[in-house]
Amino acid sequence: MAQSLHLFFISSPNLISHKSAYSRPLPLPSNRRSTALRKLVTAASSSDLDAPASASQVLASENGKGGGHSLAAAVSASASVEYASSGIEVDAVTEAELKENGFRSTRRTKLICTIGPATCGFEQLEALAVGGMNVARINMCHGTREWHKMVIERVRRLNEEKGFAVAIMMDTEGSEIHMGDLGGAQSAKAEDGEIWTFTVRALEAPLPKRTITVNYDGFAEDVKVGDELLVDGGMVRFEVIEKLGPDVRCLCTDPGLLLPRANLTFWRNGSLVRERNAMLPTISSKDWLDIDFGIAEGVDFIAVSFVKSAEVIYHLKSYIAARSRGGDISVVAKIESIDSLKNLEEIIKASDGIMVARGDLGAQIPLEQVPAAQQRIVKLCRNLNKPVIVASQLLESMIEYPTPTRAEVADVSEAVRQRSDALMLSGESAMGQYPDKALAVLRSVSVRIERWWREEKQHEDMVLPGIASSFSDSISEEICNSAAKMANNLEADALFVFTKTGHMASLLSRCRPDCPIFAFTTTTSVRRRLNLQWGLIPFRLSFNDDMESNLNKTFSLLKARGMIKSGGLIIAVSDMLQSIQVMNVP
Ligand SMILES: Nc1ncnc2c1ncn2[C@@H]1O[C@H](COP(=O)(O)OP(=O)(O)OP(=O)(O)O)[C@@H](O)[C@H]1O
Ligand SMILES: CC(=O)C(=O)O
Ligand SMILES: [K+]
Ligand SMILES: [Mg+2]
Repeated sequence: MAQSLHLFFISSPNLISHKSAYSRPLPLPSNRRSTALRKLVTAASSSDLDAPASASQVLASENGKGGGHSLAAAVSASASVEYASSGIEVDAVTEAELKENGFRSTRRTKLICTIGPATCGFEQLEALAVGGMNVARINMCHGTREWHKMVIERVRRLNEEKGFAVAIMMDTEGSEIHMGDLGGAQSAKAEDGEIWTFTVRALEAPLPKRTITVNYDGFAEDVKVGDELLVDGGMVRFEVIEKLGPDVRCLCTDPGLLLPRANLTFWRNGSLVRERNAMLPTISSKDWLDIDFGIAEGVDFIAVSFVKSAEVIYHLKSYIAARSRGGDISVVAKIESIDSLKNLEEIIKASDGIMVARGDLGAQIPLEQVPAAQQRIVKLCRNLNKPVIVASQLLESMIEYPTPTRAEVADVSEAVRQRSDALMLSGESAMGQYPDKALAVLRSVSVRIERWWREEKQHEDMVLPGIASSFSDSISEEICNSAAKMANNLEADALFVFTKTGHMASLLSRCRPDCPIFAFTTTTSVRRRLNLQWGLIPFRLSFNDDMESNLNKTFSLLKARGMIKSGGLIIAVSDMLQSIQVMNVP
């Protein structure tokens, strides 16, 4: 450690006490989408979809290297046994990427895949993990609890057996108005001019022809003749023509496919009617049962649908704290309603993370307002140091086709350029025909745009506002801001952060530095939760309060694994001992 230079050193060992900061499809032209969905129904039943091999090949080809196999081989060399002896845990995909491509090329934007019939098999999940999935999302709107349990178990088994660190996000159903499950049918086609009945009666399957059940009892009372009824924010449209007690007869004015449990909104004189559904609870009684299930299964994140205010987030967080050991589940608020936009700042402050749920958001505000809302949410989250996910329709056409549209690539690029923490696949991975290819597109676009950003030296002039709530926190914040700036100016190879709660890691991530951030933390659950934050490479490692010995140990462990090389310039910070150290890897 001869070359270690201590730049400054604040001796009070201020321990950071607070916790780590932590769709609706717009219609494709309806004929195109309908084919997509029709094909899907068949695809979902023939279980083996795309070949997993393609994922690793794309990984390798991104770097212009011919041999697509070395990385795949490195990844499949199952590493869990090795971990136990080497004393440091990192996920197998990152390790392979670091070894093959060096520090600079690692992807900073995190990727989430919604798991569904197309991806719930063990091999399919493994292909996604190899392809860079950081978080697997299960949507409680769909599937049975047994199914969700099976997916969680498979992801956990993959992590254990194959050395991945995929986190699990459970997404609640929420209690907005939606259709029932179509009496078990996968979909139903509504044609122009047909009359359909929407009913609040509790009908048993099989349902009468052209009949749809609605979950909200007040529906038949609330709608008026002449209202426009939008399925999935406009995928299919109806006009209310007659009310008959619990039944509402509607004329199909814009044909398309109806999917089970599709969301319903109704519009009157050009605006969304929402007085009544504003009274529906954000977390329904079914959601509470699902949340109990998520707590029991130890999911890493719970995403709450249709959040309207910060109160519900505080309520859920205290519920979780009282029930889960250590309260280590992060709560992500989904911004997908007008109310959530109104109370945005309070909701972000209350949550551990945010999802820009553009599917439903686009059904509640005019579509042309969605991009501005996204930019505002992403920026505010960064200011307030909360991770932000951009979700829905990123690669919608890839549900059906193996290549994305140019417009989709531009949309993904924009989300990466905005420096959002994570991108999410929905139908593309849940029920599409090309889940691995869609993930590969997110990965290669992320890596390319991130590199472009660095090459162009487009360091944003963004002055990050102070967010600390105590003097000790202010010190951490200043240290991280300075360390990130130094890393850019000195062209450091990596930032190292030793953090127990993950808070210091999030403060570094917030600065979006040019180099990757190696985040060392002592617990598996913190490590998995860091998976959602931009630029962090989470490692689990036991360490003590002596930074010198921590660094020596880390260097020798990483060198032994071939993950760093002598001479690399490292800037290290820690939350045990508030300091910045600059050194070359010995
Ligand atoms: N567990 C599942 N079982 C069956 N189909 C699923 C499952 N999860 C997702 N899907 C399918 O993938 C589509 C997209 O998934 P996604 O999670 O984005 O749901 P969504 O219904 O659009 O609602 P949300 O607004 O909650 O995201 C769904 O409409 C559904 O058809
Ligand atoms: C993801 C989600 O819930 C939406 O886009 O509506
Ligand atoms: K949901
Ligand atoms: Mg939604």
